[in-house]
Amino acid sequence: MKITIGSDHGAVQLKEEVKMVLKEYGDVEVKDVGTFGTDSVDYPDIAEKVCGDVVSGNADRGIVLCGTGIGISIAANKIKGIRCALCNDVFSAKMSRQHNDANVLAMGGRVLGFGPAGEIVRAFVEGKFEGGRHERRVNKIMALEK
Ligand SMILES: O=C(CO)[C@H](O)[C@H](O)COP(=O)(O)O
Repeated sequence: MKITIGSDHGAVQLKEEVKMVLKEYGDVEVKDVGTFGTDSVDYPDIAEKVCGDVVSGNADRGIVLCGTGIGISIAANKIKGIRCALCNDVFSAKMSRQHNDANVLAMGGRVLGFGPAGEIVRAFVEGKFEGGRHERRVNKIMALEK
């Protein structure tokens, strides 16, 4: 699986922690689009880079991070083909895959500690879409994009 990850200045530390978790998977290839320091950047620019990889097929999934996860998830969900789930708990992350077929995970670096974030990432990476009635609903989400 290919995953593109990016954060604004509010979640640089969390991004490094998430990359450590992703390293546990031998079959996950990670691309980091920044930011790489504490200088202030604008989260919509990061969302555009990560989600661009997802919609082009260069990445299977994306992970976007900002201070709260809110702004970057709003920005990501403006991009056609993106279903970005802001998850601050493991149950939501599981459901985002099983029910919503989320292709991008958002989290907040000023919200989450390392332990919970790691479990959320694992749930997102390992979760499988259940299809069935959920497929009908996801298709309706995609129809809203037209
Ligand atoms: O969480 C965020 C958006 O939802 C941003 O990380 C946050 O707004 C950045 O704030 P500042 O420029 O004050 O560091």
